[in-house]
Amino acid sequence: MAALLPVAEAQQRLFALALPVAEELCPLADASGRWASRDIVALRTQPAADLSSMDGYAIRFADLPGPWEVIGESAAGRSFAGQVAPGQAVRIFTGAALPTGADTVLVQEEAAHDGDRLALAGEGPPRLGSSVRPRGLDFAEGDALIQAGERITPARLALAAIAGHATLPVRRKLRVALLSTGDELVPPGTPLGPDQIPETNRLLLAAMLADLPVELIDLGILPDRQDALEAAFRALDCDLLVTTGGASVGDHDLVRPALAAVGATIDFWKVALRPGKPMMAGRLGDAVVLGLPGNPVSVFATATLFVRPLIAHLAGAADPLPGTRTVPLGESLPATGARADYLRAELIDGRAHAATIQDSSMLRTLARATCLIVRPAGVPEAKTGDSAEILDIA
Ligand SMILES: Nc1nc2c(c(=O)[nH]1)N[C@H]1C(S)=C(S)[C@@H](COP(=O)(O)OP(=O)(O)OC[C@H]3O[C@@H](n4cnc5c(N)ncnc54)[C@H](O)[C@@H]3O)O[C@H]1N2
Ligand code: MOO
Repeated sequence: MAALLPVAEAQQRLFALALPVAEELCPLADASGRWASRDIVALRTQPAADLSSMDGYAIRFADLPGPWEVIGESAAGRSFAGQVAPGQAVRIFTGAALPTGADTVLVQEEAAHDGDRLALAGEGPPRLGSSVRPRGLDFAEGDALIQAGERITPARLALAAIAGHATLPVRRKLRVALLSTGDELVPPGTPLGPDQIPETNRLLLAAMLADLPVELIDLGILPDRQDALEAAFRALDCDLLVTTGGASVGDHDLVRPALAAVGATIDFWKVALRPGKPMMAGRLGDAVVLGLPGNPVSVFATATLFVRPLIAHLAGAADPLPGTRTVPLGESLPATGARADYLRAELIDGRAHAATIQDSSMLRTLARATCLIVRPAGVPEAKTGDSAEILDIA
């Protein structure tokens, strides 16, 4: 029997199978969720001028406590062209440029304005520069804003826009083909024959990949016939093929022989992991191939630990692995064996409670779970209250 590969080693072997895909200049509106392929710097200074952060009056701090003569108005997009001399003020609105000569904003709640006369009607600005956003407060032209390998989050997208970018250097989208195998599988909603079950795994995977930069290619449900699998593999045109089912050692587990028959190289098969042991990874032509087990919970676990991180790696992520954190256990857990256990669990009052039955076919347990408790291979029993690593999944 092939040796079981530790999870972390399997992840590194997987990343070593292929380099990130080519980069492209992507319009901002399509760049959300991609990874930057180069460092992104500011093309402009923000704000480009001293701006008011409040509605009120631009004054000279030295003139306090007033009164002032109001000589004009500065609004966002229509700044005041003139100079503010001693004793003068300019009506100003949030986001508008501070006129030359003014250095402070008196908020309108603390002002009495009548015609062109302005008087203090409150405590007034506490210091020089109150309610002013100085030029370059956020960033200056040339500042490094996003590093290569960082994800374009919604906030970074907005940052890139205000920094003057219309396009961003990112990795192109990945073409990911999904295929399920099994004679018992029919599309959800189909009336079921006695030996049939609704197919879940392509749906599950598509939903789990929805936030990633992928174009999915649905290769459907294939029967447990090697010729059908070989035909699908020969016609492949993608960056990544993910199959589910038929990965184990039974007479109808044909993914591995079919891959071998079409010339794929299998880098590893079987990971020291429960659920998800009979997972294979390799290459077929230019494509990376991941053969996941058929049990839906095993698909969830292997997609979390391998498919999503691999996609992130190929899409240029510097840090493709999912984050974990530590919480106390709600109950004791038994020692582990040769495989790492990823236990479906719920967090209640900050403590992780593992489901009593951890069968890899049980979707109801998975659907209730909010985290997976990570129990490394070969660790002793853990007691109630001991800290355990978890991976959030909901
Ligand atoms: N003698 C051994 N038997 C098994 C071993 C082993 O080491 N020796 N490993 C077990 C483990 S662990 C797993 S996990 C499974 C994985 O087997 P396969 O990848 O070959 O999966 P299948 O047999 O095709 O299916 C397993 C199970 O999942 C259902 N299934 C499959 N695909 C779907 C789908 N797309 N949607 C819904 N349900 C699906 C299928 O009907 C089976 O019930 O092997 C163990 N056996
Ligand atoms: O490793 Mo299998 O995924 O337990 O059921």
